[in-house]
This record gives sequence, structure tokens and C-alpha cells, in this order.
Amino acid sequence: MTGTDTGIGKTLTSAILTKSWQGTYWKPFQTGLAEEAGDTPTIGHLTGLSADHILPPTYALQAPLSPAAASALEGVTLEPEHITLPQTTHSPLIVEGAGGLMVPLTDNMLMIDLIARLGLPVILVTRSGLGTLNHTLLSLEALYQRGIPVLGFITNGPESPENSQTLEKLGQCRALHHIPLLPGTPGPDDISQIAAQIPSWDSLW
Ligand SMILES: Nc1ncnc2c1ncn2[C@@H]1O[C@H](COP(=O)(O)OP(=O)(O)OP(=O)(O)O)[C@@H](O)[C@H]1O
Ligand SMILES: C[C@H](N)[C@H](N)CCCCCC(=O)O
Ligand SMILES: [Mg+2]
Repeated sequence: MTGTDTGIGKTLTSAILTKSWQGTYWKPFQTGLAEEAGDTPTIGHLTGLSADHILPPTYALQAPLSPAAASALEGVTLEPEHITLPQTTHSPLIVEGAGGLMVPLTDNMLMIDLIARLGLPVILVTRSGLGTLNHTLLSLEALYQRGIPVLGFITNGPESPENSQTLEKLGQCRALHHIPLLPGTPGPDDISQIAAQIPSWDSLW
């Protein structure tokens, strides 16, 4: 699970997909814990799934910064080159990135490089409204250039079928679902309701 930005809806979408597919969630790089509870407990709250569906972060950092910047501040050495995919009881494994694709994990590895190294296919979360064409096509371009398989994109926010159609055409990528702007703070009922509308994992291939 990656996105065109931080705060774009990766965790919300990961909750929906993990619930829908009864899979396993993993956020290997968590930063910003000085200001937020973190994505992993949020997934637990939103999905209501048991602990064996939700793995702990490999790195949990305080500063609301990129993993590279937060780890330098906090004197933590990150070794993304040694990360391997965890064994899971429930598949598929939903791996949430930190921010967008070009976020530095170390001085010489970006989030997109880790995705490529782990051989993970990508679902891209993007906003539905004005500005999404540029951001989404730039992200898709970066993924295609590295030969990373893209299963599709999920738009998040006010409905915009025109943008979804344009992105499918110009991005040569499938619009998997649209997540509407939810009133208030999204909760477990919202997740369950949207999860019921998500295409099956098998239909993505
Ligand atoms: N469709 C929506 N309707 C209402 N609130 C939303 C929607 N999508 C996201 N939000 C809210 O916006 C905030 C950011 O969403 P989220 O945490 O999923 O982003 P993220 O991409 O995972 O961010 P990060 O890069 O920090 O991991 C959250 O408070 C979330 O509840
Ligand atoms: C703190 C935030 N919620 C994320 N965990 C990290 C986002 C890093 C973004 C880096 C950048 O693109 O400028
Ligand atoms: Mg998140």
C-alpha cells in the first residue's frame, strides 16, 4: 500500500483491504509517534481483527519526519536492505509504506527501492480531486520505470469519475475502488461497510 503523499489515506485504505480480505497488516517503518498513536493500533481499532492479523512495526520512531530523518535524530540505525517479508498466518500481507514513494529510508534507499527489492506489487492511494492527475501519473511513472507491478489505484475523497477515467486511460492502471469523504472520524462501521464493496483479492490478478 503506497500513496501519492503522507496523509493521503493509506492507513484507512489498508484497514478496508485487510478487513475485506481477512489478511495481515504490517507497517515496517512508523514515524511520528511523538504526535500520533501510530498506524498499527489504528488498524486494530478500525478492523477489529485479532492480533494475529496485525504485525508490529520493524522500526518505531518519534519524530514526524521521513524514516531517514527521524532515525538520524534519534540515533537509530535503519537497515532496510536486510528487511525480509514476515511469515503470516493470514494472507494477503498488506504492507503500508511511510508517506509516498520517494521518501528516504536511509541516505541511499528510498521507499520505492524497498518495494522493488521486496518484489511487492503495489496498490496506490491517491486523492480524487484536483491535482491528482499530476501526482498519480508521476507516481505511476516511477513505479513503471522500476518494473514494479501495479494492481491498481484507489481514489479517496469527493467523487470524481472523470479523474478516475483519465487516470485509467493515461496511467494504464485499474481504478480499484473509490473511498468517499466520510463524515467525522472514520470508524469500524465505515470500514466494514466499504470492505464489503472491495473486489476480491483473486480478482486483482
Ligand atoms: N475518505 C476519508 N474520509 C474521512 N477522513 C479520512 C478519509 N481518508 C482519510 N481520512 C483521515 O485523514 C487522516 C489521514 O489518513 P491516513 O492516516 O489513512 O493517511 P496515511 O496516508 O496513512 O498517512 P501516513 O503517511 O501518516 O501513514 C486520518 O485522520 C484519516 O482518518
Ligand atoms: C509523519 C508522517 N505521518 C509519516 N509517518 C512520515 C511522512 C514522511 C514524509 C516525507 C516527505 O515526503 O516529505
Ligand atoms: Mg498511515
